[in-house]
Amino acid sequence: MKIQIDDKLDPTKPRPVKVPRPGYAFRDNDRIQFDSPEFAAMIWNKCGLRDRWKELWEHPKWGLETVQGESITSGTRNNKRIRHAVGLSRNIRMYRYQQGQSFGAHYDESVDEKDDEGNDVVSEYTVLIYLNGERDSDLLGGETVFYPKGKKPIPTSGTIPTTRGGAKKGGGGGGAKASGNGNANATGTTGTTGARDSGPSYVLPNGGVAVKPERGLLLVHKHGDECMLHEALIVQRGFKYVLRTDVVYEP
Ligand SMILES: O=C(O)CCC(=O)C(=O)O
Ligand SMILES: [Fe+2]
Repeated sequence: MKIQIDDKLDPTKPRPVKVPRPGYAFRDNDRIQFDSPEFAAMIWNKCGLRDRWKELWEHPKWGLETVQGESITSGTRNNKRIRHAVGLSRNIRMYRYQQGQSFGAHYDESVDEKDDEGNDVVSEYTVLIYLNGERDSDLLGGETVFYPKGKKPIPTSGTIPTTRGGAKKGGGGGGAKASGNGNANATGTTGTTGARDSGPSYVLPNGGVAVKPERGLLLVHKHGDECMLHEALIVQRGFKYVLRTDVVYEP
């Protein structure tokens, strides 16, 4: 099923704060989409993602990879079959967020598609590659925020704050604490204190785990039934560029 987009909402007006039903999301970012198995294969094979995936997700002892559709989060991995990713989805999306633009809270859905040989595959993880960040551009804001169960986005008005990291109505990132662990994986962040600028992820006062865009930083999260509620906060200044694809598996 496709995500239904409501592009008509005005980003300068308060956004809906209700936790969305799966399949629905507000967003007003600019975006292009193209199908390119070559581009997908290039990122998977040549940018080191395939090797990292094998190392982290498919390791026989401590890999996080799913077994027959279920995440291995506890218990023994003995006698469990590690599933191997086929690669990246050919469905490449490029986002540009301008000042004031955002992608409201939503869940990413798993999608059935075909690989190069026409075999059925299913997407299981979202891959986001940030193409710029605050260090190498004018960007301020635009964090991707993940909400653990029971935590919700806070209301935002779209107001652009004047002070960096200060209290603000829009964006919801004010007064954020950093995890300081340099781990862009939302599930790996435990909420220790630190400055907003000390790492790519930190915990917001509302319990959301924010990942700050950084050029070349790759963020992966499970989608489909196990997707965490997440959103991209309002860009407060400059532009945010992101590339999106998915990791696909045999069904
Ligand atoms: O742009 C972002 O930070 C998040 C994008 C996103 O959630 C999506 O593509 O589903
Ligand atoms: Fe998403």
